This record gives sequence, C-alpha cells and structure tokens, in this order.
Amino acid sequence: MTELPDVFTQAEILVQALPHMQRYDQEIIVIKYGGHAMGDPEAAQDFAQDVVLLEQAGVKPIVVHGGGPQIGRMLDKLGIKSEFANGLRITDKATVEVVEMVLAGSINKQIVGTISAEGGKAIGLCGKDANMVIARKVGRTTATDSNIEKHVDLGFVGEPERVNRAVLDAVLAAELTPVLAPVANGADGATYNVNADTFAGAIAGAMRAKRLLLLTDVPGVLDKDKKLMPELTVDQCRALIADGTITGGMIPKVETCIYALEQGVEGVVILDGKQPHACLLELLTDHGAGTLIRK
Ligand SMILES: Nc1ncnc2c1ncn2[C@@H]1O[C@H](COP(=O)(O)OP(=O)(O)O)[C@@H](O)[C@H]1O
Ligand SMILES: CC(=O)N[C@@H](CCC(=O)OP(=O)(O)O)C(=O)O
Repeated sequence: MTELPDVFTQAEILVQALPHMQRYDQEIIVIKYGGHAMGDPEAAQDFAQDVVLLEQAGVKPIVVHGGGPQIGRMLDKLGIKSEFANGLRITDKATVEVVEMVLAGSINKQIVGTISAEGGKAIGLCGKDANMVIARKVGRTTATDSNIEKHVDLGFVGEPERVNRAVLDAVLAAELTPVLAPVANGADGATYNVNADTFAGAIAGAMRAKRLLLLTDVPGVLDKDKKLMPELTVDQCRALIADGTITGGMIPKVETCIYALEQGVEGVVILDGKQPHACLLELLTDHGAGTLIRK
C-alpha cells in the first residue's frame, strides 16, 4: 500500500510529460547533475526516474555528473587540503588520484546503479573511455585573495580540447544513456580534472544538444538580494561576473552556458536539482524553471 502514491505520482508525470516530450523526440538533452544537487537517496532515485522517463519518451539524455562536495569529503578524510581558485579545484598529483577515484569510480557507478535499478539503460564512462574527450591543461589563473591578485597554477586541471562525438553517437545508437564523469586524458597522457560544468558544456556543444540543463542547489542565478533572475542574456551574465554578483562555482557554470550557446545549443538553463523531478518540470513547461540564459 505504501507504494501506491509513488505509482500515481509517476503516472501523473507521464500523462503530463508525453505531449511536451514530442518537442524533444530523438533530441539530445545534456543534463549536468552537480554534486550539490545530489541529495539523499530519495532525491537520487527521483533524478533516475526522470532520466528513465526521458529515455522512454524517445529523448536522448546524456548525463554529466559532478561531485565537488564528495571529493572534498574524501580529501578531508585523507588529510589532503582542498583549495580553489575562481571556482576550480587546485589539483596536485595526489588530489587528481582522489578526484578520479570519487568521480569515475564511486559517484559514476552510484548514478548508473540507480538509473539501472529504475529500469533505465545507463552506461558509465569518463572522458578517457575510447578517448571520448581529450583535455588540455588550463593555464594559470588570476585569483584575488584579500584584494591581492595572485597568479595560480591549477596543476592537473584540464579543459576539453577535443570531443570525439563518434563514441557518444555509437552509445546513443545502441539506445544507452551515457553517464559521464568529468575526468579525461591529456595528449600528454596525464589525467586531468575537468570542472563538470565545463565538461557538460563541451559535450552539449559537440553533440549540438537541444538543451543543456545544469542542476545545482540554488533556484538559478540570484541577484544581490538573493532573488531569482528567470532570464538573462549573455551580456548581462558577463556584467554580473564583473560586478561580483556571480562568484565561486557559479562562474564556470555561467561561462559554460555562454560557451554552449555559442556552439549552437538551443537553450541553457540553470535550475535547482533538489526540486523533485526538476528535469521533467523544466522540460514540461513553456516558461520552465530556474534561469534561462540566451544570446
Ligand atoms: N549569483 C549567484 N546565484 C546563485 N548562486 C551563486 C551565485 N554566486 C555564487 N553562487 C554559488 O554557486 C553555487 C553553485 O555552484 P557549485 O557549488 O559549483 O554547484 P554544483 O556543485 O551544483 O556545480 C551556489 O550554491 C552558490 O553558493
Ligand atoms: C577542476 C574542478 O574544479 N573540478 C571539479 C570536478 C567536480 C565538479 O565539477 O563537481 P560539481 O559539479 O559538483 O562542482 C572538482 O574537483 O571539484
């Protein structure tokens, strides 16, 4: 009996979703599932149900996941300090090993397991698999600390230099849902830690995705009074970064949106992944949820 409300909820979602889903029939939707958006097991199951419903409705979802907080907790346990510059983790050799273990090992398999348990057909990969993504080292970045500008070498932090879309095309043609961890090889053979937003943007751009959804733990981009901004242009985003309204992890997120739009992705949305069935809610309504960023 306790199962009944869940069954009804799922059926209701399906009934509402299907007409809207026709818009996305056979279209690629890249969903970036941030570490902060991954809540409790119930929320994870909720997310997996959305992915399965999208699969069943003929949409081609590609999941790119993060795991920043989870990496932080593991580094803590191992007594390794976490340091960031402009929202990117400064990644030395010991850190990149932990990053790969947590992202490509633990989190990737957790998400694949939950989607599979919900009846989906997920396959877990990272950028290294079949050289799907080749990364290049991110150059030095300028970070401001107590009003002093410093040049910081980020270590093994990479950005996608090349995406081999044939690998993803083959996976999608086999009707499997790729679940991607943002770790990649460089041309130098080293392992690089790629920010998950940046990775998702590169995948969405290379695949000419219809939509890129960035799921995080805030309702979208917030103004100085913490109010949601439902729509922003690229120029407005740049101004909000320059005046310090957008900071930390929101910087690579918004930069990803701008990049993806420039690559021909039709719509990019930053939304609260903790909201139950966030993906379906976004795709179901014309106005959507969160912050829609357009050119
Ligand atoms: N203007 C802003 N609007 C919303 N969030 C912001 C803003 N500026 C900074 N942030 C921060 O960005 C965070 C989201 O980025 P991040 O922590 O990297 O999330 P995720 O792990 O989901 O990728 C928010 O939790 C918030 O603390
Ligand atoms: C270079 C860099 O910062 N990489 C990120 C990769 C994980 C990530 O991006 O996770 P979220 O999406 O949960 O923030 C990190 O090490 O935390």
